[in-house]
Amino acid sequence: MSKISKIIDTAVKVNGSIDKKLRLDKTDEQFYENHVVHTDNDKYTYESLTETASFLRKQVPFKPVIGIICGSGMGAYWNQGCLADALDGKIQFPYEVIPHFPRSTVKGHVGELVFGYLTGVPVVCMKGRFHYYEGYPLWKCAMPVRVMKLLGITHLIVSNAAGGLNPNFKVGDIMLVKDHINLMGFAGNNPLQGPNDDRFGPRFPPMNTAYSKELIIEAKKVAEELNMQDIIHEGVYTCLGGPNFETVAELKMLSMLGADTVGMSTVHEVITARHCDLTVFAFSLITNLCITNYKTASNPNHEEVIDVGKMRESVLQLFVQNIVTVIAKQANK
Ligand SMILES: O=P(O)(O)O[C@@H]1C[C@H](O)[C@@H](CO)O1
Ligand code: HPA
Repeated sequence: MSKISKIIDTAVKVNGSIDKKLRLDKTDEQFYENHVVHTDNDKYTYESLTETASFLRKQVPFKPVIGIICGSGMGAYWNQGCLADALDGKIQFPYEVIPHFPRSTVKGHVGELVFGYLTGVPVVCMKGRFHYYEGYPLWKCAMPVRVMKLLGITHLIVSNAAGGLNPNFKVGDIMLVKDHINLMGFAGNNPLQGPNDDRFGPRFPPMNTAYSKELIIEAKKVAEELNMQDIIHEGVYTCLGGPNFETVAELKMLSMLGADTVGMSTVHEVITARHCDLTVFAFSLITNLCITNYKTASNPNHEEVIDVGKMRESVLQLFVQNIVTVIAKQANK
């Protein structure tokens, strides 16, 4: 029996209704068509995402050059104060009106794609993102990145709220992400899993240069100009599936692995962005300190995450605004 028919045999056992005749002589392609057991990302083809992009393009009279993902640390989940609200000439699309788009499922979470100008630069912001813990597979959480690519962006700015593992970090600090640990990928869960469409990018993309070194240097300069240098760090982010916060033992392990912040997003978005050759800049807002001992009785919670986001709202907006200006200047050189 070939490898493929063995896999299909397993699928037959899992989904009893599958026709056993299909076990014979299947090619890889037919296998994906008929028997994708873990994922159906083959339905989100280049063509269907192009439909999404053309729906948006028809209604937006300018081409965004930078995509910005506003997470919990950047006001995505309260009504005012998100960077997306500060854009000039805003055009907003609730996620539910956009063809093929997932919906934000968490109660109270705003989900909108917002187009507009930030310091004169055309951008598109995701006000709220999709998380694995909402029940979406990773490729679906990250599909808006491909849509933004099709809309014409060249750069992606990704923000997240995260727990600070590095003992030098304080609540309210910002960590520029220089690298990540794709922990879910260790278990074979990856947004690029499934058939690869070369029009997006290669089957085996590199990730050692995922985060733009140049933009990290520029962001540090911006931080100095804004007198924020004391709250800026550089480090490694790791993403777990959530929604629970981590145990003490898990955090100790992550710390030993070299993670400086822990969150529930970003990694799959960045992998998808690098796959389609976007330049990436990402940062974590430290909304809580990870508890790595058994004596501490307090618990991390989503409310403090939101509160710290609100506290840093204006600083982060200014920071991102300045980075957008730098990117636009570089692009025009
Ligand atoms: O969407 P991000 O990664 O910014 O938000 C983090 C992860 C969870 O969604 C939430 C936990 O409080 O914050
Ligand atoms: N762990 C995971 N995700 C988070 C945290 C955390 O401590 N804080 C904000 N998002």
